[in-house]
Amino acid sequence: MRSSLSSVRQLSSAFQGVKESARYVPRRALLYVPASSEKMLAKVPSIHADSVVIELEDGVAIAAKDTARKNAAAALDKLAGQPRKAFEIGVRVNSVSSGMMEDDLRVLARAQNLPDAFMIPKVDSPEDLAYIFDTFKKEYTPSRVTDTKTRMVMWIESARALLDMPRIVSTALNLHKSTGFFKLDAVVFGSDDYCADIGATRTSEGLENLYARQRFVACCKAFQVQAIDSVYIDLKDEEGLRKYSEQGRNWGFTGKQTIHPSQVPIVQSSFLPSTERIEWARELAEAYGEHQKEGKGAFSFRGQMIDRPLLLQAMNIIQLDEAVKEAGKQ
Ligand SMILES: CC(C)(COP(=O)(O)OP(=O)(O)OC[C@H]1O[C@@H](n2cnc3c(N)ncnc32)[C@H](O)[C@@H]1OP(=O)(O)O)[C@@H](O)C(=O)NCCC(=O)NCCSC(=O)C[C@](C)(O)C(=O)O
Ligand SMILES: [Mg+2]
Repeated sequence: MRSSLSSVRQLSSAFQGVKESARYVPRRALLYVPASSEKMLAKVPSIHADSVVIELEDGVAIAAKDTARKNAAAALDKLAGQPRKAFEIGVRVNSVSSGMMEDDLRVLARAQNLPDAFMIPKVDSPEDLAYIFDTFKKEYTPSRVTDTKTRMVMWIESARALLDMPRIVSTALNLHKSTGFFKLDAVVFGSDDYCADIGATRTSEGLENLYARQRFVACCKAFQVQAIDSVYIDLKDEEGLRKYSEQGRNWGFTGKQTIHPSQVPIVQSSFLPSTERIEWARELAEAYGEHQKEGKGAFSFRGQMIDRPLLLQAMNIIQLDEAVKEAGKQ
C-alpha cells in the first residue's frame, strides 16, 4: 500500500480546509518534568514521550518557583536546534488564579526561543483567556505571541470549567482566528484538581470521574481538539495504567498524562491505533483521492458513507502512525 508522510501532505494540500490537520502533533503521552530539577531537565532531549511538559505549576514547590522559571528559560534556548526524541516541548506556566503567571512569563520572555507549546492550567472561564492574551502581550510584546508556530494546550480542572467548556474552547479557537494568538491544539483533563474542586474521593475504580471524563471528551471532539486523559498516580501499578489508558483510548481520548518515564511506553502503546485501523485509514485516504478526481465529495467505502470528516480522522491516524514510525518509536 502506497504511504508516506509526503503522500499525506500532497493529499492535504489537494483538499481545502484539510491543511491544518497536516500539522498534526501526536500527543499519546505527555510527561511532566519539574523545572526545579536541573537533573530531570537535562534528560529532556532523550525523553521518548510525545510531548514533554516543562513544569512550573503544581509539580514545583512555591519556594522553588524562581529557580524553576530561570531553569525553564535557560532550557528553551539550550534545547533549540538540539536533537530530541519528543515531538513537542512545552512549558506549563502557573494559572491565572495563582497570580504567578506574570512572573513566569517575565522570566520566560528572556529566552530567545518560544516553546513548541505554551501550556496553561486551570483555565476556568472565557475571561481567563482574555487575561492570558493580555499578559502574554505585555510580557512578550504582541509581535512575539502572534502568528507563530507555537501552540496552546490548556487544562480543564474545575466543575465550573467543565460546565463552561464549550464557551472556553470556542473562545480560545476564535482568539487564534481573530488575533493570531497561539492556536489551541489540545485540552487536558486535570482530574486531581477536579476531584478536589467537587469534593470527590479518588477511588481505584475512578467512577467519581465518569461523567467528567465523558463530557470532557465530547466537548473536545465537538471542536476537533485533542483530548488528553487524567494522570495515573500509582507509579508501580503497570497493569492499572494500561487498563485506564486503553479505557481512555476506547472512550475517544487521544492521549494521557504521565508523571514518570516508566509510564510513557505503556501509555504510548495503548494509544497507537490498531493495524486494522491503520489499514482502514490508508485505504480510505486513497479512495477519497480517487473520488475527488472524479468530482465526488461523498462515496461509499466498506459499506459506510465517507465524506470529509472521516477523511480527517483517517489522516490523523496515518500521520500518527507515520510520525511514530519515522521517530523509531514503536
Ligand atoms: C514522582 C517523582 C517525584 C518520582 O521521582 P523519583 O526521582 O523519586 O523517581 P525514580 O524512580 O527514583 O527516578 C528514576 C530516574 O528517572 C528520573 N525521573 C523521574 N521522574 C522523572 C520525570 N518526570 N522527568 C524526567 N526524569 C524523571 C529520575 O531523575 C531518576 O533519574 P536517575 O536514574 O538518573 O537518577 C517524579 O517522577 C516527578 O517529579 N514526576 C513529575 C511530578 C509532577 O510534575 N507533578 C505535577 C503534574 S501532575 C498535576 O499537576 C495534576 C494535574 C494534572 O494538574 C491534575 O490532575 O490536577
Ligand atoms: Mg492540576
